[in-house]
Amino acid sequence: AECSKKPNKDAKATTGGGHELKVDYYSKSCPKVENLISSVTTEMFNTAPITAPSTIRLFFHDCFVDGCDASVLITSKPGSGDLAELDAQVNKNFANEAFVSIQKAKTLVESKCPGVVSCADILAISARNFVNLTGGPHYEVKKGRWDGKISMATRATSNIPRPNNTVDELINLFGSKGLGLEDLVALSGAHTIGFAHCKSFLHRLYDHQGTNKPDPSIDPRLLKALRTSCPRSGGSNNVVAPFDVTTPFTFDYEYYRNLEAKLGILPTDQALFTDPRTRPIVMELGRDNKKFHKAFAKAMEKMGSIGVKRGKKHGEKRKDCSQHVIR
Ligand code: HEM
Ligand SMILES: [Ca+2]
Ligand SMILES: [Ca+2]
Repeated sequence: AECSKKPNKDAKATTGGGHELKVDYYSKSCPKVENLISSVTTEMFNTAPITAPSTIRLFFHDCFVDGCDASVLITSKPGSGDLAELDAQVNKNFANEAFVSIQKAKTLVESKCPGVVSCADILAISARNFVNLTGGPHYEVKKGRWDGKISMATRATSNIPRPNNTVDELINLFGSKGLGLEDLVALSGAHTIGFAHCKSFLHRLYDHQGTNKPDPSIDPRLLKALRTSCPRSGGSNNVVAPFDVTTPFTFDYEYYRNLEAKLGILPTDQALFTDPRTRPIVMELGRDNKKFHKAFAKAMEKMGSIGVKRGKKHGEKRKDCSQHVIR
């Protein structure tokens, strides 16, 4: 058990990681890249708003597994024994629209600037656009990421946090990526939009830590409502609950205010308020929407520079974001 907690040797965001990224990286090679991607994300948001939370989460799942290199977008070759990240259980609940959106943006960008813009940068820009479209901050995205040559399901399983992780485990995992307490709490604020399936929080409703009782840190009215949607057994696998019971479609600080009111959904969400190390940050961000937006933008920039690859030795520039370049 001792060694399982040891952070893996992933590149961190702190030193070096983001230095090579530049806001104007494509200013000569693809000056309109941001406008091109915006035209796609805006249209996707208007026709299929669930694209927003799904894409933001996709970016998180990319950066935490071997860095922001679009490794999460690779689909396994049929018949091959090698499972790509998307085959991992933690990656099973992305809306297909998130992939359609990336694919549309890539096709459009390739038509104007062939072979120039990486899928990893398209994902980073798309995620930022969706944050902004849902009412969150607008921040500049630094670019220059190359796409990764490796995508393994097992790497996803060991690097993506689980909803029943302890705050200690979250701090260690985020720390192994060069992200601190403030980043952990700010980034968890992404749960101000989107939905979770019953199985992600079912234990809290019926059998909290083996007590056969509900989690005491859950508001009784919310408990009742969630139990109605999510029966102890035999419920539908498709039922979801909004992360933010007050403003599920708006990228605002209500997520933190909910935690103070025992209205968190995942055990890990509510634990950020219970734990004395993270509680002050939850309370600070729950007091001031502007502060939340600023902290979130800063943490996203940091997360966006985890394990960035550059050049042909470690990276590739894909034509199709779901397929590695054939060598
Ligand atoms: C702190 C540890 C985290 C844990 C344990 C966690 C876990 C989860 C789980 C279990 C779901 C629901 C999956 C489902 O049942 O369908 C989810 C959804 C989501 N997560 Fe996280 N997450 C964490 C951090 C983050 C971060 C850092 C981001 C982005 C910056 C993020 C963005 C999202 C979004 C937007 C959704 C909603 C997806 C949708 O509605 O399609 N999460 N997360
Ligand atoms: Ca990755
Ligand atoms: Ca909200």
